[in-house]
Amino acid sequence: MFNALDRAEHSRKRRVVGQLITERSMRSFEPSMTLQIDVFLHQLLASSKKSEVVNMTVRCQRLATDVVGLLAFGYELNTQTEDTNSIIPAAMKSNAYRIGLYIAWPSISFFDPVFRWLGRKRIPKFYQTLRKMIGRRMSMPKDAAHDLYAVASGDVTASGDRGLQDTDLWSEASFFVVAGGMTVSTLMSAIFFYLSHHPDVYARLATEIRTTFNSGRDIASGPRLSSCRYLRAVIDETMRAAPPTTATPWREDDVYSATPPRSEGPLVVDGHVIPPGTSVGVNLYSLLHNEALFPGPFEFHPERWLTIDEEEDGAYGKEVQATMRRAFAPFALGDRGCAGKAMAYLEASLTIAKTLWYFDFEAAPGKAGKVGGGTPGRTDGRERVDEYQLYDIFTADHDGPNVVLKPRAQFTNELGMKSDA
Ligand code: HEM
Repeated sequence: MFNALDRAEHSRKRRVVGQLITERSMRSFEPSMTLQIDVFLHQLLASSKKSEVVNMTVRCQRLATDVVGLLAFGYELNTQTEDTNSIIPAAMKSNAYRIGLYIAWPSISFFDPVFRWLGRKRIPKFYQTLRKMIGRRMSMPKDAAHDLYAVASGDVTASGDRGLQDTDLWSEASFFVVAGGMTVSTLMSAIFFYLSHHPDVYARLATEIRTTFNSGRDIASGPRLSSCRYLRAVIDETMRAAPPTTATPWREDDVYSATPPRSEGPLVVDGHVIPPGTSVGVNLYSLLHNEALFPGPFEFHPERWLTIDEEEDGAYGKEVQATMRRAFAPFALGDRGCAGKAMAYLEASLTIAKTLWYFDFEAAPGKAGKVGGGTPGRTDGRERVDEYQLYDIFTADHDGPNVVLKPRAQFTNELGMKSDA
């Protein structure tokens, strides 16, 4: 769907695939997601018992890969607990790197055979794993899992659309792993970074979670989770400060659409007529750090997303808030904007809320605790120590934060494990 130039073809695929990531569909998928988050929490507990420094990029990447593997392929990748399928996140990262490079610099795709040759050891292993996942899934009944195969394969779907044929289906499933795995893992890693660098934000969020729920098991989608306004503000402020999609979402006139509906008249941006074949785009990082739209763009300030009634000091007036909301586009906008918003909010909300329920955490002592932030003295925009550093690989590459966790001893029994703390 992502690379379908034809409008009608794109919207057909989006309707078929999109059924899997609606809010309603997420309610059916939530138990599978929660089981993976439980594994994540168990791993954190094991590390905390050994007083280990935990790199949250690594942990969040594995969690998000396992969750999206279940959603896309109905397959338990188990990267959180085993090394067998660790090729998947690694291959997805190099794939994203290649795509990002070609998006930014299309003519370099001429060298694609060279890049593929460089990855010659990894690529066959990746396709082998992919074939294994597809073979396993196709040997199971269609409704054996709540995944893309169940929702979008063959036949005619619930919305009356022809479903996807096998090749298309599995390439959409692979795209999901990048689109839905790497992005959510960046979002969660960045939230851990900002929480461990802002004790005031951490304290306010921890209080909200710990006073809203009665147990960690209660943390699930529904009115109580939706009432956690500060949690949502932290998630939104993190996506503003560190947008998980680093590539510019380029757009161009839809003359490539073989079939109607095409846009009427030329593409006009801000009064300029854009000739067919010319790409236009605004990088999301630039948009979300534009001082004219977001006051104090380099400050991490979740309160900016609370309404005046929720926020006593009323730091921003209604007009400023309305402008910020209009310009807040980490998922891009329009009919090519992100299809997986509901999943991103659910996975990040559950993971962060449950981690704060069961643990206290802080940045690791010394140098390790600085990983993920900028470096003082640099002059290329990477000097802000409190800004989570992202590297453009279409989605985002990053490292850290490194944190140390302390179980909240009275609650870890709920996880089915005893804490020695
Ligand atoms: C924080 C998490 C996420 C962010 C920030 C994000 C951001 C984006 C952005 C900016 C685009 C538009 C790209 C472009 O137009 O060039 C996009 C597209 C897309 N995203 Fe997400 N995304 C996230 C999570 C997810 C998840 C969890 C899924 C599903 C598993 C998903 C599925 C998709 C799909 C299928 C598209 C292509 C839509 C189309 O072409 O119609 N995303 N995302």
